[in-house]
Amino acid sequence: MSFRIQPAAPARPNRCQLFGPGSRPAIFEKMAASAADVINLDLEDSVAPDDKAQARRNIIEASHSLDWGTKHLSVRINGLDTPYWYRDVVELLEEGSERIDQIMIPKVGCAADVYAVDALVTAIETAKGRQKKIAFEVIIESAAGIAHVDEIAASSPRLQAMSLGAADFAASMGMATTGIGGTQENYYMLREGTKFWADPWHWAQTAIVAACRTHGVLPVDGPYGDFSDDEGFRAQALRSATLGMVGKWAIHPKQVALCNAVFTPSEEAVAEAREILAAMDAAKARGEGATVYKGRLVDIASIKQAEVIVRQSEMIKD
Ligand SMILES: CCC(=O)SCCNC(=O)CCNC(=O)[C@H](O)C(C)(C)COP(=O)(O)OP(=O)(O)OC[C@H]1O[C@@H](n2cnc3c(N)ncnc32)[C@H](O)[C@@H]1OP(=O)(O)O
Ligand SMILES: O=CC(=O)O
Ligand SMILES: [Mg+2]
Repeated sequence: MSFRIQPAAPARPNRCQLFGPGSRPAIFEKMAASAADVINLDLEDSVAPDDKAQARRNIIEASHSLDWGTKHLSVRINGLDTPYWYRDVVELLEEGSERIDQIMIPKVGCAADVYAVDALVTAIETAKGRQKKIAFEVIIESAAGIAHVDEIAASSPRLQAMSLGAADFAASMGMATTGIGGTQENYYMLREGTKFWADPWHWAQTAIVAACRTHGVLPVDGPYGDFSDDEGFRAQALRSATLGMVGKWAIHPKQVALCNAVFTPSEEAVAEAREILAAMDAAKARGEGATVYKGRLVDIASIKQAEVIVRQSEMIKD
């Protein structure tokens, strides 16, 4: 183990982030009543330029008037390459209620992008005497973002989560696809005439997970565009969970239950993790560092693996 201990990520459930356009206030109440852990009200790409100002008003109003329960309430601002982002931050923090927990910064390309937003947020919080410090989440969705993923993960103590945005990422990388996440028809290996599909998102996901785990940030998988394809969504989410991601976005309410099902450890998984911990306790009492559980090796590393699953299950209240 390095001398530097791996910092823990924020201890809150982040299994599903449900998105909705800020220009569509009629769905805000449905979002608040959903089973998502995080709500993302959007000011960016789901809102047309002419609707940006009204979308801000809608979100500010809803931050005061709606009951968001225990949900983590996040607002996606516009990118730093647009004329909108500074007004998003200023209006949200000067006029929005303290119920807003987090700002999502899209298309982050380097640590200085986060620094710029941090400086503005800090000035407004101080000037306005806001009691709650706003958290940040970022989207890695460009070539620059993935190239600088580690410095971005280390960029601010406000940073709680980092998502892979497959749509903009594919565009920025020049990928030959219009699909948003999931299996890509042309990304296969060929052996003796049989196709084996590989995962083009895998390398970016692992880079994000490693950066996040190094700096104590929650790694999250972004959108899966085809919301009529439940099985495709589930397969993508299962791969993300296996790689260490803690949750995924839902861009339609029907994806919320699919997300929660994948990112909530099953009763069997939790029971097995507890059995491994008990087996290792017994081994320790016998002075052993390794033992056999159901015919396979478990050792001190297995304790840490089992603890990940138990911790995840303990964070979830419902
Ligand atoms: C891809 C890159 C990205 O940046 S993704 C993140 C940005 N995109 C977004 O925020 C889009 C979020 N999703 C949406 O706007 C809508 O879900 C879209 C995809 C347009 C579909 O809307 P619609 O045609 O109304 O769907 P539907 O008729 O199947 O709706 C069924 C019931 O569910 C509701 N609903 C719809 N969307 C949401 C949502 N995001 N959150 C909560 N509820 C939602 C509808 O109002 C409808 O409700 P009801 O059954 O009439 O009561
Ligand atoms: O913002 C999300 C994306 O996939 O692009
Ligand atoms: Mg995007």
